[in-house]
Amino acid sequence: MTVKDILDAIQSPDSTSEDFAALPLPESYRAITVHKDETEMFAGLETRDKDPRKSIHLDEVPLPELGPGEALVAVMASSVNYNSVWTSIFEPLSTFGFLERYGRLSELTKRHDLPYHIIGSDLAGVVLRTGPGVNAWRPGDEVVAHCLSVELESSDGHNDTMLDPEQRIWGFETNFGGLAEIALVKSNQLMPKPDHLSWEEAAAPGLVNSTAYRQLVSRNGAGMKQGDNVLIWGASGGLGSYATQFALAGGANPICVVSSEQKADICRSMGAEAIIDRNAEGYKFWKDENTQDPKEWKRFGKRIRELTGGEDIDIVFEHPGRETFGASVYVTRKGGTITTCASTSGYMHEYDNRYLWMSLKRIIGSHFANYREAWEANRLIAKGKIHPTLSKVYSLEDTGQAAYDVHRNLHQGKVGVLCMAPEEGLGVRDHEKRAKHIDAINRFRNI
Ligand SMILES: C/C=C/C(=O)SCCNC(=O)CCNC(=O)[C@H](O)C(C)(C)COP(=O)(O)OP(=O)(O)OC[C@H]1O[C@@H](n2cnc3c(N)ncnc32)[C@H](O)[C@@H]1OP(=O)(O)O
Ligand SMILES: NC(=O)C1=CN([C@@H]2O[C@H](COP(=O)(O)OP(=O)(O)OC[C@H]3O[C@@H](n4cnc5c(N)ncnc54)[C@H](OP(=O)(O)O)[C@@H]3O)[C@@H](O)[C@H]2O)C=CC1
Repeated sequence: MTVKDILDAIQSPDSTSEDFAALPLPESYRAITVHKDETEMFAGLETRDKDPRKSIHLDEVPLPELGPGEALVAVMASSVNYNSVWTSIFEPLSTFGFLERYGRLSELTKRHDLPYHIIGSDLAGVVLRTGPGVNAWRPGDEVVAHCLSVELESSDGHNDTMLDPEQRIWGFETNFGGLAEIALVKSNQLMPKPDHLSWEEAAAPGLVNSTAYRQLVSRNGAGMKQGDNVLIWGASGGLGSYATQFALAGGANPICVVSSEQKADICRSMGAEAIIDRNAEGYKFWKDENTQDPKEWKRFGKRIRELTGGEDIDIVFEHPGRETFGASVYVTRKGGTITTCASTSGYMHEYDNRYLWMSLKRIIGSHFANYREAWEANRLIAKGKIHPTLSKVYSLEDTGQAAYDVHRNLHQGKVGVLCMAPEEGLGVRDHEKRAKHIDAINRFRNI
């Protein structure tokens, strides 16, 4: 049984669920990994100088055992998220600690504690097998997967699964991720693949679309409403390109922060009008690495008021972290909200707390999304309300270069990776719906 036989079955319009269930599984497959014995390879280097192309490998790995409530999925396409960049430069810590800790949980989770980590937190593909207890999905189903892995034995996760004490990000804090020909997921990660998209277009939104949905739209996040002024950092990037779409589709007013005219044009093409080029306008929120400059916060706030007819920000969509957080708190209106899901520029945030308490502002920590939020975000894609922001597609062999490009902020929107798919453009089932949205689908392509 080879990967090619699986691909032939996926490409054949006559394949039935029984055909896929009858396909013998390969003993091994190709996967993108980092290695446990290389976690010190970048010691002493600046973050910027750590090169994912050196730590990312394409290995032939054995097929993992399938457990209860799980599914093996043939991955046609995946994407590079920033968490794979962090994994590949072993920052803020190596992910092998996560795998060891998960491996201590049970006989079944021991499978994850290996000398290699198969990374990747997005996929679009076809179910090959399901484990005992799975009834909602069958071999042959065309799916995407969100990246929340939970055990759900504790009551803590039954109101909001992101609060499960054993909540993990698949392909980051667990093994057998999506940057591979086959992936192992829990069946409660699976969602229907939008039928008007190619495999790579369907795989790209996943992680960032679900995260932006919780952080901005869900009542577990900012609970955005029509008319809100929403400040979006990196508004044409992975998270930002979906936050901008949610703000526009939800009747809010995005104020898009980008770092180039080209990125500003991308935001305009999405329908945004209020745009701040942080490079062109030269904001320096820090005088030195320990001292912020409130005058720059004020200059930034004045600029925002120029763009909003004198109003301040209702919701800040935060993820750059240390560099921008002081300004983010300052420019938020009285009673407004700052939601944060990351700290790309540094975890130790510093802000003037007078502007928080005297103006009754809220800071909300947000992380990925629960199954319902991921499902609702994927449904908006499937309905053609929100569109993939896929800019460039790499081969599995070039995943290291893809991660390098994301690390150096050389990309736009989302970066895709073909896994089993031999070429771009495959997997479209509803061509009529696709034709209606083709301009929006291609908005970020090859910019
Ligand atoms: C979907 C996409 C997502 C993204 O892209 S997010 C960006 C990428 N992610 C990251 O960069 C974050 C990566 N993760 C981390 O950096 C670390 O993962 C955390 C900082 C989140 C947590 O690190 P630490 O605190 O070291 O691990 P602990 O498991 O929370 O705790 C370690 C030990 O500390 C004990 N402890 C925890 N809280 C307390 C407390 N409040 N008082 C006393 N002890 C505490 C625990 O029990 C445990 O102990 P014991 O090691 O013995 O098991
Ligand atoms: N907790 C969670 O669930 C998730 C967390 N994340 C984290 O969020 C972060 C962003 O992810 P993602 O959007 O995919 O990454 P991208 O690199 O695709 O986009 C981030 C954008 O933010 C802007 N940016 C970066 N650094 C700064 C800075 N110092 N000041 C101002 N703007 C900055 C850049 O846009 P420009 O140059 O145009 O200003 C950049 O393109 C990562 O750290 C990632 O790990 C991502 C997804 C989920």
